[in-house]
Amino acid sequence: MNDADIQAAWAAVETLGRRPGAAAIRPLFAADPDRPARMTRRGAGLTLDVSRTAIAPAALDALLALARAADAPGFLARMARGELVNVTEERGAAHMALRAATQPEGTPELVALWRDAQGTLARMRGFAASVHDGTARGATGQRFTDVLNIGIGGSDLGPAMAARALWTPAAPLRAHFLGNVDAHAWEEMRARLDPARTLVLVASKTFTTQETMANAALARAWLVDALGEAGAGAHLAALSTNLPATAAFGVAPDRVFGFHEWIGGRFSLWSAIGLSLALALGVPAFDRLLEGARAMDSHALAAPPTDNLPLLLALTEAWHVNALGYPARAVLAYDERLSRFAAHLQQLEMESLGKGVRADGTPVPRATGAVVFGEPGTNAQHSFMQLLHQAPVPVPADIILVATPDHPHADSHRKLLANGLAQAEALLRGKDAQAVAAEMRAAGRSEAEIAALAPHRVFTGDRPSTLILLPRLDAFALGALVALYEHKVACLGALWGINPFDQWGVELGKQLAGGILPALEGQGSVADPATAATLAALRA
Ligand SMILES: O=P(O)(O)OC[C@H]1O[C@](O)(CO)[C@@H](O)[C@@H]1O
Repeated sequence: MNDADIQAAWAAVETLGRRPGAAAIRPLFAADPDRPARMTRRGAGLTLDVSRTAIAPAALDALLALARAADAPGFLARMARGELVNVTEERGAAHMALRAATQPEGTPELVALWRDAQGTLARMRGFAASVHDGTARGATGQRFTDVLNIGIGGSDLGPAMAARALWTPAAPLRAHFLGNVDAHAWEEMRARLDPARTLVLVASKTFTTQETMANAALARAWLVDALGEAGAGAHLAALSTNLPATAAFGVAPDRVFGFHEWIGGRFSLWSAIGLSLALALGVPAFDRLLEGARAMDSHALAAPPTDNLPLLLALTEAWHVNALGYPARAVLAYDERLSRFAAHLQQLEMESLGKGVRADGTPVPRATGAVVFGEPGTNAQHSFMQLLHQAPVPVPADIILVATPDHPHADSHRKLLANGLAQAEALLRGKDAQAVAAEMRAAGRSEAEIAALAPHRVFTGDRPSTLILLPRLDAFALGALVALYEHKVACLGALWGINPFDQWGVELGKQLAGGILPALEGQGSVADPATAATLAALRA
């Protein structure tokens, strides 16, 4: 379809959003007792329930028409085939190929990439096995007990999130993640590590990222200090697409695990960037992670739009951002092991979708990427949930619940689930002035007190949430969950007409930091008066 058709489909969605009562959710339940079942779908072992949104049947029809007009399913299919969906960098987005068990049908470049990735995966498995069985040891002959991944952004957040989610005391190695160039992080980390038993992975797609290179130099010096120049090599490996730079850093070629430039940082968990996971969690767990993502890939590519989890998640976001004007979204994972999940989504979604121009360079005629933030439940309830319940502009929430825990404390888990469900119900149902007054009267409060306090205790309700249910938080389910959001991002890219696979917006700060650094080193000055004044204040 052409752009006029897409804009007409958008206009239909936005017009529905402007209708009086368009944001109301409770009447939808009153009108349709089957709404929970009608708005719940399953795929790759996950359950998605979008019933607690104001998406009425007419809105759903309009959103699905938009998905057709913008050809979101076609965009996913083109991505899977290895077409150049990342138009500004003339690249494909090949993360699905990384987890394909059999040769994908696609462009010759995609097929070659898949073959290479299979080779790298085999080397990763072999290397991890040699560490686990003690064939590969540190310079002093000791077995490795810890793996330190040095990387930032996509070279840190995905593996750090997954290691936090899946690590158990029975796992083969402990994993540590160093991202920030703030050396306080390094000082704290090295105090916990023994160089003789630590394997250091320098994870950087480009192998030029300032923060990672600075931290890698610190870690290398720490290894050399403890083990000598000759000993450090046994403790180093590199995960990168830039093979000349890894060689220059002194990593032995058999310790370099490469990946293709078509793998975007925030989609790279499944590539060599996942080596810390294969090492820390074990190869079977890493394989299951890939399997779960693969199951979601199959679902995303095959399920019809009405049943397609990533597409429904994307359409829900489009409804909230563009039809109702809700600019932010909270992620509440009711599982402490998912405490880094929101951080991963912040990069995945905001670096992908925070764009002001469409793929053809023309301005996007509507709002794009939502602000994403989150904390695990129940902690979030005691920090920012107040705003979600009572601030004038609603903030939709993704509430992630895990049915069965991996601990023996059934009572704690019941409390956790009760709280997650209660938040969804409180956001939806609210509490009106009448109910508040009756409650206060029953508690013996005077009419004057009721008049004064009731407005503060009213919950408007009709605040949306989307529930995602996992049977259990294992590697398969986590793979499916991460891939669900990856494909949601791709679908939103198609709906908004933007390129979700580039990130030009992070470049300016990097360039300017390179210019300010000499001034901090006492060489030269900066042109910007505001920066110059702050530099002077820092010096003072
Ligand atoms: O892996 P690299 O090349 O060090 O890049 C790290 C991160 O930096 C970015 O390029 C920009 O912040 C991210 O997209 C990427 O994940």
